[in-house]
Amino acid sequence: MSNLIPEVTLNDGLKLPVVGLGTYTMRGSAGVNAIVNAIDIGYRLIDSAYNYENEGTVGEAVRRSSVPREQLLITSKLPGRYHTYDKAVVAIQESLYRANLDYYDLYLIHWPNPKQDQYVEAWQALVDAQKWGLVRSIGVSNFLPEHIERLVKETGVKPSVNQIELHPFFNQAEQRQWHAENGIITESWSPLAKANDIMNNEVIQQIADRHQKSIPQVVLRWHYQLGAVSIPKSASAYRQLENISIFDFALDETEMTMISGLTRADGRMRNQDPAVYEEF
Ligand SMILES: NC(=O)C1=CN([C@@H]2O[C@H](COP(=O)(O)OP(=O)(O)OC[C@H]3O[C@@H](n4cnc5c(N)ncnc54)[C@H](OP(=O)(O)O)[C@@H]3O)[C@@H](O)[C@H]2O)C=CC1
Ligand SMILES: O=C(O)C(=O)[C@@H](O)[C@H](O)C(=O)CO
Repeated sequence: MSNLIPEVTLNDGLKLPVVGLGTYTMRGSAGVNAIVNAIDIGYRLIDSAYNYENEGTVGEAVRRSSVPREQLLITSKLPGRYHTYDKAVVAIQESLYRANLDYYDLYLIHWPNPKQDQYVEAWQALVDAQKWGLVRSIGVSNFLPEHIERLVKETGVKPSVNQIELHPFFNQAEQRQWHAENGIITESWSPLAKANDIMNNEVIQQIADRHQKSIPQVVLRWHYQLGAVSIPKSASAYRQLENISIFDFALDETEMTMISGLTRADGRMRNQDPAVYEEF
């Protein structure tokens, strides 16, 4: 689809570019302009969520961009407060109205909220929304293997994607392996760990110097070589281009291990452990 960015094929046949644009906090005219710029320079996958209050911004950028709708892959996510079946069906329709789109390419349950324990109902709504043509591919976000196993057991339908926190400080080795064994694509949120401490990391800087690349480029290349789809957010035209200019070099095994080795037990950005964290 995009001539710049390689693609992966999901278990339902949909192809996703391996780098997309995160949009958390991107809203209004500045948000529209930034997303249009991203599409103009080659981004095709755009990540949004009902709770980001920016589905309208994303939809407007889709209409203003010069790229046909069918070449774009737009994601949104169902909030925790709409997990009952009836509420989920309406929320998916509302997501579409907000964006003024006819369909989403990928729709995810944003968080499992295990204490609330309604995510199987929410999943049934996504399964039906896919049958009705409202969404092309359905997946989850922040789900642990036990949550996904329950979806499959109770509905017979496996998610195409699990979007999880993943960056060098939290490499999710076990969860990624479980996804690979079960044919689910890992999508990395906060892939740059929000570009704070990581920008001063000496290990990654050393590797970046060796390849004459920047720290974000090395980190995004690491995601790609792990087999994960990453969705770095940038509102800057310069940094958007930097973040997709990662396909002309490769990290060797030692470099991959050095970056993965930066992981810490407390490496989550905001201590949002899906086993206990609930978001509505
Ligand atoms: N499913 C979920 O629960 C979650 C999903 N997400 C999704 O993942 C996306 C990405 O995660 P996010 O938390 O935004 O964090 P990221 O790791 O993508 O980092 C974004 C930050 O890094 C800066 N940045 C981006 N590129 C560069 C660069 N090349 N050099 C220096 N700084 C850079 C951005 O600033 P600037 O814009 O100025 O370039 C911004 O401040 C979100 O936008 C959202 O779509 C995020 C959190 C949870
Ligand atoms: O950004 C998202 O997708 C979220 O799920 C939020 O929980 C985000 O991680 C956050 O921390 C908002 O304060």
